[in-house]
Amino acid sequence: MSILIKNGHVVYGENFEVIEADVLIEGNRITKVARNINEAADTVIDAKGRVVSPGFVNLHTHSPMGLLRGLADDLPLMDWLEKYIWPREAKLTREYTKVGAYLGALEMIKGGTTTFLDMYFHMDAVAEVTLESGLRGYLSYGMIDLGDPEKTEKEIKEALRTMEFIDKLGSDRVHFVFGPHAPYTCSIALLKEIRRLANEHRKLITIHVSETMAEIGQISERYGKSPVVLLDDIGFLGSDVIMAHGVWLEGRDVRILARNGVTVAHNPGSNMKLASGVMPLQRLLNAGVNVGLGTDGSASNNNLDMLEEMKLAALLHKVHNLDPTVADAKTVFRTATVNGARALRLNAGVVKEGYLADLAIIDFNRPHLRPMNNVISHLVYAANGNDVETTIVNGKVLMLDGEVLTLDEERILNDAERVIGELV
Ligand SMILES: CSC[C@H]1O[C@@H](n2cnc3c(O)ncnc32)[C@H](O)[C@@H]1O
Ligand SMILES: [Zn+2]
Repeated sequence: MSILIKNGHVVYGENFEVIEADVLIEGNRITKVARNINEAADTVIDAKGRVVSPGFVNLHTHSPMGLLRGLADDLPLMDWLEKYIWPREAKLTREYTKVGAYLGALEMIKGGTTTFLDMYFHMDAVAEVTLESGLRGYLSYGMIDLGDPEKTEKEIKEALRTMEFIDKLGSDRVHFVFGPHAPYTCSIALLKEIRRLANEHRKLITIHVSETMAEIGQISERYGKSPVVLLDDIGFLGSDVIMAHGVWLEGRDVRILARNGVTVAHNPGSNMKLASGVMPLQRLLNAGVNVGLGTDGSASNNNLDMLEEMKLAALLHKVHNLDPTVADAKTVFRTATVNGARALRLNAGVVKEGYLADLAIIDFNRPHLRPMNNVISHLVYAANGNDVETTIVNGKVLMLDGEVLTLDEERILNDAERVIGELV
């Protein structure tokens, strides 16, 4: 199958140069970007007045948590988790989680997200939804053993069951990732075993690390070191690790992350809402650490809008540093696209010949996106998810002119409403 996108303003190449061009997609790849492509194609999309952008890579989320949106706001992380979120999650059956996953997938497609890295429960159900939706999903079952050896074994079993389920799907879009929740909820034994299993099965690992000051205090009390030093000491870190948050980092931690090639997934919306703190973006980038962008779950953000998240990232670091030159638009745009793809070892995040055809077409025929003086600036500072008109993943159109083609929008919204009525 082929798709020809005509007359767009294309965010082209690794440096995001904006050119007026057509884009030809054959199979799941971008094969040609040039003016006036005349080849015949199965689908032709007119992108006049539109911007053809790399699709967004949400490098940290909990996609089914949209179900819990608005049920517990204005709280610090540990109160939020322990008093409100975990008791509700304890009631989440596979069916409920699947409804949440549909809601999350729908929201992501509508906002131009093409790839997401997820951590949650019932991930076999999330995998089914991901497959059906057409999205590219990196899915981890979130493990928590709280130092109980019986739980350690159970959690590893469930992770391996999920891995087998996802691997058996044989999809080039749906991948299993190991997901120990955090150093404060996982034992050293669990973390070491995950490192071993990730090496054995050649899988990525994702984990929450150094999110709050409370975590730093807890880990320092328990182990006498920072979470990053702890993970380094047990040989957990590597270029296959995507660490969510990384808010509270000393100079030594940053050097360790750089030395090990760890990626950090930045979640500015969640970090601000839970008042967790400000990730040292500049220090990480200057040290050569790969930084991607994530929304975290919809119960701490409270949406999955990567365009909005870019603006939050840019503004947060400017005001924190009292320096408007920090976190410029291109740097932030890179975190939301190519850096996320790099972390997942994915040849995506760039609109260029040979890259995977994961694209978002954004309608710029709107007052808040005119005049088109600076496309990247508009994407970061002026646009939001509602401006996305068409989403393409792996060479397949998931949303065309605002209509999601792979999922039943009305059914998903009704199911979410019904399920939450049963849950709370
Ligand atoms: C074990 S599945 C994932 C687990 O993580 C919880 N969660 C959501 N957001 C955060 C966050 O910012 N820090 C730590 N944990 C978080 C989610 O509710 C699930 O229980
Ligand atoms: Zn999280």
